[in-house]
Amino acid sequence: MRICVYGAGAIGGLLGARLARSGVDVSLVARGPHLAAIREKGLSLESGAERFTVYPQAAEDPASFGPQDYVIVALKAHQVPGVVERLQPLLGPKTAVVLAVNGVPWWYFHAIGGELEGRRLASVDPGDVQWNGIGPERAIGCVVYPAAEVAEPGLVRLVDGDRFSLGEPSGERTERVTRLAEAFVAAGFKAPVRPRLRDEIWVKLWGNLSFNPISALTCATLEQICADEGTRAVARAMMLEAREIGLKLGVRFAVDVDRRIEGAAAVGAHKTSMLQDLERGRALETDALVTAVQEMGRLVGLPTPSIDLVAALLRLRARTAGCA
Ligand SMILES: NC(=O)C1=CN([C@@H]2O[C@H](COP(=O)(O)OP(=O)(O)OC[C@H]3O[C@@H](n4cnc5c(N)ncnc54)[C@H](OP(=O)(O)O)[C@@H]3O)[C@@H](O)[C@H]2O)C=CC1
Ligand SMILES: CC(C)(CO)C(=O)C(=O)O
Repeated sequence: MRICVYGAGAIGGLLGARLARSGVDVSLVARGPHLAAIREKGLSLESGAERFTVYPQAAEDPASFGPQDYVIVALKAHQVPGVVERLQPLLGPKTAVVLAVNGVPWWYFHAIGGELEGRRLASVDPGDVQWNGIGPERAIGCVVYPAAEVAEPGLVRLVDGDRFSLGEPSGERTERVTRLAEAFVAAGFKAPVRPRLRDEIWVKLWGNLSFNPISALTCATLEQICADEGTRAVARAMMLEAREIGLKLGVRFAVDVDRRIEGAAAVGAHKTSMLQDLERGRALETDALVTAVQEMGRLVGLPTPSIDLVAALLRLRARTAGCA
């Protein structure tokens, strides 16, 4: 099985390292000092007391890697449109593209049925670059649960978690998603194949939609946001608005908002990825986590006053911090 991981950072590096160790023919796309370190001394993964190193081929331009069985895209959501052209040599007639990316995926309305079938989302796929350049029929959805970081160039650290839920946009249990799940399991992950992945996307999105912007605005950890009555209420209001949108789109929520908040509180003194990006002066994943929910609200005719308010503050915060 040939798998190219496009964006071998925290999540891509974790996947790439474990898949390579389990015998998959892995290639990595990375850049900068991280790429240089991988080329020089391999890609190392540290989780708890365990540490190992793998030596897959790695490049910034994957042109020489050739067509793959799977391409796992593990970039930040806003980075994906910019690589669609470079990704083309990796795509053969049957190549599936796994989007290991937070937020609302650009393929969301593919194979969903009903009146919104085939609808594009301008917030996550401006100009339909991904829809036209990758094609929704190649997409396999993925909800990413592990927390990981690039600890230093060439070294990825798994902080917590081992689950990547997978699913076809149509909900079918196809051979390609089954084989991929088997490869993930052989590599040491949990990889349930979900017939209704969108339900899970929304529950994860609840947290990212609310806690990530609030943390970027307040510099607070998840624990602090949940413990503070005011910010907890803001998160709850945002989640309830999103819940109404999800319900209108046919989503079934397996947990309620309060349980979701308790789950986030239990994570503890953790800085969300958006706060980490802000502190490092990197662009924020605002569009996939927040703007896309606003866009979906407009699509189904529901207002999003709390989300709009936080989104406005977040966008200005990103601009003044030079992270837009
Ligand atoms: N990290 C985590 O714990 C979690 C992350 N997620 C989600 O997973 C997705 C990936 O996040 P994460 O792994 O943290 O991100 P990272 O920034 O760690 O990884 C992305 C990697 O891709 C590289 N890259 C970006 N653009 C290019 C390019 N054009 N060519 C080559 N390499 C490129 C980046 O390099 P550079 O650093 O130079 O930009 C970086 O090394 C996001 O949607 C995130 O929200 C979800 C759950 C947890
Ligand atoms: C910590 C968590 C779960 C916040 O919702 C997250 O996914 C992130 O930091 O992006």
